[in-house]
Amino acid sequence: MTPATSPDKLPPGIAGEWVGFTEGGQNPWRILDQTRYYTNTYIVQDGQILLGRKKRGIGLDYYNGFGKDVECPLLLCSSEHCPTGGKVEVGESSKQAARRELEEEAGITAPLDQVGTLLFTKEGVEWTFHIDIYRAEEYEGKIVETEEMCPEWFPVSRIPYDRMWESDGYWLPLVLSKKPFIGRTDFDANNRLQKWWFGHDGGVVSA
Ligand SMILES: Nc1[nH]c(=O)nc2c1ncn2[C@H]1C[C@H](O)[C@@H](COP(=O)(O)OP(=O)(O)OP(=O)(O)O)O1
Repeated sequence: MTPATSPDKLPPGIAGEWVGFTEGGQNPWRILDQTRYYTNTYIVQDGQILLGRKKRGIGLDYYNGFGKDVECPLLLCSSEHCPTGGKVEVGESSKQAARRELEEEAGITAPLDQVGTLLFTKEGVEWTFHIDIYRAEEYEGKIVETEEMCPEWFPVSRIPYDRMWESDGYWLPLVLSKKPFIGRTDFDANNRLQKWWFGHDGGVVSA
């Protein structure tokens, strides 16, 4: 088995035992103080994947999973100022946010499994996007177009990578094969990939 990448070779923000499988780019990693939390969900069913064409905001017209920012990330409040004296959870968890966003953006609910995490930075934005990536194989409800997204099914053999964020071709195959992964990408102001690193949890990646 390939050994895990040594901690000093991991990009800032990534820790743990991960086997790097692709990396590139010249610039030093961007260092940012702030992190904001997001989710991204893919439905994979009968050899097809549900993607949404984004109708507004950053990444306009790109095909993507469904998701957005976690509105009020879950915090463990242990301060003496906490109303109950400490140790309560406030806010919503990443998975709760992913479920809410799937419903708001595509009109459906689904049992979600987290498969990966992506740290994303973009020139001109002063925080790191921490994006938890989820998948599901079944869903309930009727898929609808919303103000945010226009949903569309694609065969998994014909994913439109030329109309997606540039690094998605590295990790979306791992979503399809349910292989846990982590990665980091630094993009420039024109949405071009400047630097990237991706790792999975070791072992064989099946198609
Ligand atoms: N599939 C993907 N691949 C990738 O490399 N970066 C992604 C990505 N999906 C989202 N990102 C990055 C870019 C994007 O600016 C950021 C936030 O993602 P979203 O588009 O989900 O959030 P929002 O809809 O809240 O963003 P706004 O358009 O700024 O409102 O995370």
